[in-house]
Amino acid sequence: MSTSPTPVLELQNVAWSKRGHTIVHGTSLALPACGSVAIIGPNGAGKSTLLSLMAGLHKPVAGQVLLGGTTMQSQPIATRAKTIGFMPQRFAPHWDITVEELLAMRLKAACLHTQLAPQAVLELHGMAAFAHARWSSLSGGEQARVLLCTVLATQPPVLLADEPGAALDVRYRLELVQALAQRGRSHLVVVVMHDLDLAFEFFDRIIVMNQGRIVLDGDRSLAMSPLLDQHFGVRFERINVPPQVLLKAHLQQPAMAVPSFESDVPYAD
Ligand SMILES: Nc1ncnc2c1ncn2[C@@H]1O[C@H](COP(=O)(O)OP(=O)(O)OP(=O)(O)O)[C@@H](O)[C@H]1O
Repeated sequence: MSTSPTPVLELQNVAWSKRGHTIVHGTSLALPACGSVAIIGPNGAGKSTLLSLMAGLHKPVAGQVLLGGTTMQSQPIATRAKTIGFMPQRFAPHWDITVEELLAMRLKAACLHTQLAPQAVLELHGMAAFAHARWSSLSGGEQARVLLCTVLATQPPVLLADEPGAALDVRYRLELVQALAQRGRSHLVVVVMHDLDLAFEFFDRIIVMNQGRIVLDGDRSLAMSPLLDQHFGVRFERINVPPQVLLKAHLQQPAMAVPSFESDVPYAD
């Protein structure tokens, strides 16, 4: 990771709550201009909320988010759109537009529509065949790939992605994670993800969230920390596959009862 004196993105004691319920407790974090960061943690830990705060999509109830040393809220939307590429966990356009139209809208939002043609961007990302496809006609994995392509189209210095690989098959997920980690060598890339092995294999920095707080923050050696088991509520078996340690999770308590379907359900012949 770079040791840039001014972080490109900084959270200073940022908190967020909804209807009196605190979802992210006072959190401070400094992210340099370069590096790949994975945010992991159990369901409901506050990972997506933290990412939305970083993207300026949620206004903190306390503290502040700085983008390039200036408060996020004081920066024009166009500046934010140019600086931050945000890939949400779920996305559905208001109208069933085509991939090309979606891309044109993204380029326009970042004021880059005069410089880049949507078709050229799609070709660059190997997605030209989808140009005229309507959003609703795409599979979940295709939607994720198109979305990432629209986000990367503007070459944002900061890329924030919320579970971008969730709907992808094993090959595309690996390609995507590798591409994001590679991008982290020259830009800031922050990815919320559930695949711990991919996070520890490819990312420079791993941030673990639990109950609205950052509870661990370090490099891939965190895979060995017994605190990881505690925060995920499982026992991890560590399988040494040099240079990596793979994590195989075991339930600490008897597994949840699953209804049995054998017995008395009559099958019609
Ligand atoms: N707009 C909201 N209104 C009320 N509660 C919310 C809102 N957004 C998030 N929450 C709650 O805050 C908690 C954290 O949500 P968040 O989506 O940030 O978790 P997460 O770590 O990303 O979870 P997951 O891994 O399941 O995606 C959850 O309990 C969620 O229900």
